[in-house]
Amino acid sequence: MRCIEVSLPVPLFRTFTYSVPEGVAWPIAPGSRVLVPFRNRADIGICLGEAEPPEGVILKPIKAVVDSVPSLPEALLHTARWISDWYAAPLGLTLRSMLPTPLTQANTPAPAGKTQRVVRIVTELPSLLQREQTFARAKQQRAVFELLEAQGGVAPLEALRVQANCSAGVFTAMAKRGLVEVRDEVMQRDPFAERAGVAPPPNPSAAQRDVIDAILRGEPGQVFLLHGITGSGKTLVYIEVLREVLRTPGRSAIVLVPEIALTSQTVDRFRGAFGDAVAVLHSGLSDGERLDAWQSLRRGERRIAVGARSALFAPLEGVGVVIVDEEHESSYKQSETPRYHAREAAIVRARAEGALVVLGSATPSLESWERADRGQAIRLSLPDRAGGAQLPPVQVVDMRVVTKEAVAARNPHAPFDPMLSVFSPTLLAAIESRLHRAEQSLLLLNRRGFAAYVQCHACGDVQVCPHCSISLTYHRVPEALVCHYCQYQHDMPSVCPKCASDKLQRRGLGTQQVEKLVAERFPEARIARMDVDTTSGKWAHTQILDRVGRGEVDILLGTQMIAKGLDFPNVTLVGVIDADTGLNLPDFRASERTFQLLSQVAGRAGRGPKGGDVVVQTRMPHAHAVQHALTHDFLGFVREELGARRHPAYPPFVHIANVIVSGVHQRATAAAATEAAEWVTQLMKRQGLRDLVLVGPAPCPIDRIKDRWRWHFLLKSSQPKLMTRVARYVAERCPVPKDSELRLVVDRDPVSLL
Ligand SMILES: Nc1ncnc2c1ncn2[C@@H]1O[C@H](COP(=O)(O)OP(=O)(O)OP(=O)(O)O)[C@@H](O)[C@H]1O
Ligand SMILES: [Zn+2]
Repeated sequence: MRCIEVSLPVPLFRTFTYSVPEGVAWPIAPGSRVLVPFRNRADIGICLGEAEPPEGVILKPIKAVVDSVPSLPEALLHTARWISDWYAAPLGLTLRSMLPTPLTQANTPAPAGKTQRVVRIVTELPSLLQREQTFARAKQQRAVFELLEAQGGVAPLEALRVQANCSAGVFTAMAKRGLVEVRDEVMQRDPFAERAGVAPPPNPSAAQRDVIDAILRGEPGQVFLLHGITGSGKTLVYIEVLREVLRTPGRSAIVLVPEIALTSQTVDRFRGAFGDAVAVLHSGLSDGERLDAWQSLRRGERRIAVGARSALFAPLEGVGVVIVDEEHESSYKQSETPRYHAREAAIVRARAEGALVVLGSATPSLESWERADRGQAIRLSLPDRAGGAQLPPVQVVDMRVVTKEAVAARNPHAPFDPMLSVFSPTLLAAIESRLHRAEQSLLLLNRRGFAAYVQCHACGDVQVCPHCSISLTYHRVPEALVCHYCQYQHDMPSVCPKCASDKLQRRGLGTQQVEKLVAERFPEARIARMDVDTTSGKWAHTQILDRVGRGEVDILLGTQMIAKGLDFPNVTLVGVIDADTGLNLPDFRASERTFQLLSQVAGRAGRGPKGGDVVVQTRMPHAHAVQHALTHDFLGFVREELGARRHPAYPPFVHIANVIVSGVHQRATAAAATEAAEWVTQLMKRQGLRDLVLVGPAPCPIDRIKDRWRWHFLLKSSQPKLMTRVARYVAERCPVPKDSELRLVVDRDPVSLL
């Protein structure tokens, strides 16, 4: 009897054996999709290879082999097995996440684009002055306009009408005035297909050439860590390496970027260099478009896959090089099963393919830095900016002093001007001079909304989410209190729900408030805000960035989104409104994240011949993350931060797994977490696992999200193999009551402990 081992997309750590009836072509290549009977229905599984017929068991036969060419090439199967092992994720779920959705469904519906009536802004009104002139007394039009803007400039008409609570006539009136257009659109078209590529600079510099040559001399599977400062021209290095590798017929390449919409400039350069050989895999693709892109890669019609995390699973054969740009970005870690880190999985896939790996960043992760220290990656560096540009000087402003001076100088009878505690005179003067010279400014505040929380001045009560242990953020447009974890919303109360006082205060600064202050101060400035709230439209990011590129924006204000890879020569000022937002988070990476964010955003200034300046406002000027960012001193930061990770040991010196137990009932969750931790402790004793440390259990820093209480404990070990065994053992066997609603999750190499 002929049998095969099949992996099915179920949350079980096992595979299944099926028989193969006569008449089915034999052998069936591993990686092929097969249709099999499973739990009274037909399901798509992946053939892993031939299996021994088990004794005394009657096997069910497969129904069909779906693929003529295996959907998953050998190297991807290998990568899937590694992910499944390392991250303790069931193999079937891992394999499923590698394929486009339509290929994982037994009866594939043909996905088609739907048309929909949409409203789109056609005339931007970025300055306050323009708005006031345009709308004058047309309040409703202004509200609709701002609502639309907050959604990235385009929204389905009906949804917008309901939200704005207005008649469709308002849209018609606005369309007549040329402010918006109303039309039927296929919602999911692929704007990347329409974008023109951008030609890369013609010739690498000597420094770039050296790096390119060093990479091309690498043995198959060699990992390079390219530490190139901001603006050093890493993109051109990637492009030249690809060009060389792709000269060999049959070779292909993968380029990973943190998020396509935020890195459209980089993507445009790859398209400029390689044109149609590039398949851009982005989250805006419809199922059908994604499938098309996937198939063109599988057939070898396109040889370069560019995309975020999951582009690592591009079904290419003969991969010769894998690039991981901005390798320090935490978005490379997937936050649900399989919880893989694309950088680590990239290295595994590249080894299986005999491909080169280039991890690039101006602020490499400590994990990668230490990998090079251990000799498992070759460090290369680009210590200077390309084209003769210089790193901008960074000026630090101690906001404690600024506030004190403002309070002292204040007229005691005048109301306190919030501007004074948000903007230092230094930063205001810097922005003003940019406006005079028609240069652009970037302002970073890593907190969206208007005010971080609302507190009653009388009783001190803070408005919190009823479903999460998180205070609600006040949003002004549209006005609401919003939970940033579960999106719960309710109206801003007029009095304190607890003591009925009407002294509700909005505290903690958010981007909406900064936008308002900047607009009031510089009414003629064209301002764009970029944060989650202005970019809910799939292409909003790209649209905003394109406007900046065309010089239609004077001040771009935003959260960490604006810190990523942007390359605008006319940006001569970067202002950090508050450097401290992430410093005090209860996470061992808080300093590293802050250093990266500050260095990256500072690196957006002075990339052109006009040079640039950076102003960093902080109340913690002595924090080492801030100090080292001021001097662009990555090495100094690394030395100090690595020292701090030794005792108590944290990555990169030890492997960790975060075991999270969650449930609806607080007590049952705590009990289950305690029991699970006790179970692991017993296991450690029984097996004499000395190189394993358990820390906890304790409530998670955010101990309730979406109505679920959360507890966790950490496992630490310096031995990766031991960690693999234990993580799997815990994920599979830990005695959380199976039929209850309690859930246990093992997050190995977590990027966040919140
Ligand atoms: N050899 C070169 N000659 C002239 N200009 C160059 C050269 N190489 C790169 N550049 C230009 O330098 C600028 C910065 O390059 P790039 O965006 O690749 O930097 P980067 O290293 O990715 O920086 P970051 O980490 O800040 O994103 C770009 O405008 C690019 O066109
Ligand atoms: Zn919530």
